[in-house]
This record gives sequence, C-alpha cells and structure tokens, in this order.
Amino acid sequence: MGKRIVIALGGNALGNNLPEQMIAVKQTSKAIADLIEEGHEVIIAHGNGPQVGMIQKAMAELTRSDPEKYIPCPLSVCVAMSQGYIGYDLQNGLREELLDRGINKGVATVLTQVEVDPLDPAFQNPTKPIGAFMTKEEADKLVAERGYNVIEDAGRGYRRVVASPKPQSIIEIESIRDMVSAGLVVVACGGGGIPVYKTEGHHLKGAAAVIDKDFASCVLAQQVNADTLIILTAVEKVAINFGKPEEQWLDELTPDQARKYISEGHFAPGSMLPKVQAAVEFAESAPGRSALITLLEKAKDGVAGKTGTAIHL
Ligand SMILES: Nc1ncnc2c1ncn2[C@@H]1O[C@H](COP(=O)(O)OP(=O)(O)O)[C@@H](O)[C@H]1O
Ligand SMILES: NC(=O)OP(=O)(O)O
Repeated sequence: MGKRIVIALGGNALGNNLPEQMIAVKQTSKAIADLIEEGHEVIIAHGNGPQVGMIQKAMAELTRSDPEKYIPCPLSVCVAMSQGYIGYDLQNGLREELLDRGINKGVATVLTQVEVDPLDPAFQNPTKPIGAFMTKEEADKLVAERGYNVIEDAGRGYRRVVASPKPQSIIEIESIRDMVSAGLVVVACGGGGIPVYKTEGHHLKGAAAVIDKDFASCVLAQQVNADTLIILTAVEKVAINFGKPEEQWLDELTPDQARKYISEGHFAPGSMLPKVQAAVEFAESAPGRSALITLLEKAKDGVAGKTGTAIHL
C-alpha cells in the first residue's frame, strides 16, 4: 500500500551551482518518480546552503556597487529566492520525468514560511554553513572587511556561517495539506523554510537566519501526518566510527541507540547529527512512524527495506 512520504533532499540532489543543479535535478527526479510510480504520496523538502550563499553574495555585491540605489537584501528574502529557483528546477525536472512515464500529476512549489523563536539562542551563535568553500585568506578577508562569521568545515575549507534557529511551525501548512490531498506533488519548506516570527497583529517579520532543512522536514512530516521521513544524502547508511578503521554501517537504529551514539560523538555536527536527531524526533512522534537515511539513488530500495539506515521504535 502506498505511504505518505516526506523526502528531504541533501546537497548532492541539487549540486553547487546552476549547471550542476540542472544535471543533479534530473537524477533526483528519477529517484522521486520511482516512489510516485509505486503509489506513494510524496512531499519534497530540500536544502539551500550553497544556493542561499550565492544569492546573498550577489545581492551584497549589488548593494556595494551603489548603496543609494540597491538597499541591502535581508537573508530571509534570499531564502525565499532560493526556494523559488530550486522549486522551479524541481517542478520542471519532475514534470518531465513523470510525463515520460505516462504519469499526469501536478507538481507545485509552496513558498513556505517557518516560524522561529526570535529569542532562540541560535541567533547569538551562528552555526549554519552557507555558500561556497573559501581558502583561509579569503575567509580572513571576509571577517575583517564585513564582520562575517566563518568556520573551518571538516577539513574541506572555510565557509560563512549564519544563525540557524529551530523550526517551530509551518505558516502555510493548511495550503500544503490541501494540495497533497488534491493529489499534487508538493515541494515545501525549501532551505528549511523562510524564517519568520510573529510581531504585532498578524504581521510576520523575516529573520536573518537559515533553518536546517532536516529539522524543518521533521516538522513538515509530522504536520502532514506522514508515515515516513526519508533523508536523502551522500551516504547509503549511517555509520558509527565514521571514517575510522573500525567504521560500522548501521541497518537499523532505535531512538535509544541513536541517543547513545549521539552522546558518544559518532555523528558530525552540521552534517549527520541533525539528520539523526530529526529522524529520532520523527520516529518518536507517533506510533508507526519511521525514518530512513540513505543515498538519493537508493531511495526506492530503502523504502522496500533493502538498504539505508531505518530509525524506528
Ligand atoms: N556517522 C556518520 N555516518 C555517515 N556519514 C557521516 C557521519 N558523520 C558525518 N557524515 C558525513 O555527513 C554527510 C552528510 O551530511 P551533509 O553533506 O551535510 O548533508 P546534505 O546531504 O544534507 O547536504 C555524509 O556524506 C558524510 O560524509
Ligand atoms: N537549509 C539547509 O539545511 O541547507 P543545506 O541542507 O544545504 O545545508
């Protein structure tokens, strides 16, 4: 029987620049269409780290070129722009793949706002890497000239980091539910959602942040009452002792085992840790729910129970 599945797409599903994204989305669309063809209801969320960094950099250059003419573009607006153009590519990639298979299903992107707490301590402690990798010299220059926060990212180079508050609720959730019920394939909560908080009356104010898409996908999966949350990334399974000689790939994880491994430091912050945390939160949120972490191209096999790391009670 078909399941309701929320898919969270990682960086390898989208590539690092526009031409890479066009190619990557073709492969991504095949993996998603496989699940739709099997009768599953699919809701898609995705990351935006490289893309939102690129947009923010372009907008900042524009302001620097003529500050009178081009006022600074808030980070929340950059997130909205990233949702728009990633959704555009996903809509077209999926539309084509589904039509090629004789499946006539609408695909639609919802520009999604996600509520955050303006007092979330994450605003004082930027951790979310965005944009391209830099050399140490480039990073030092950005810190000195613009006061940006940068980190050294797992031996791969330096990246700018911004605040990443926890998602609380999805503003457009009713629209998303209605569209899913109407049989549409919905792309929602892109880039973790546009971070907003409530001010006076019904006004929503954009926040200078980028929400983690794994945590936002977990909230989305709960709020659409999904059966499964699938987090697609660049590894087939989750490992303990990752990258070490005693590395061990895991087929299954209970929330309690996951918490033990988290406390032992097996999952890297900013990469595998939020995925395992989101998977545990979803698996524990209601009876019968499970999460799966696997490779993009193994999604179909993962849902069939043949691979990936399944997280359930
Ligand atoms: N314990 C672990 N098991 C498996 N992969 C891990 C682990 N710790 C860190 N990783 C790394 O995390 C990566 C996934 O994180 P990331 O690249 O940030 O995700 P995304 O697909 O969302 O862009 C994997 O490709 C792997 O290199
Ligand atoms: N917003 C977000 O989590 O993006 P990445 O998955 O690209 O880091």
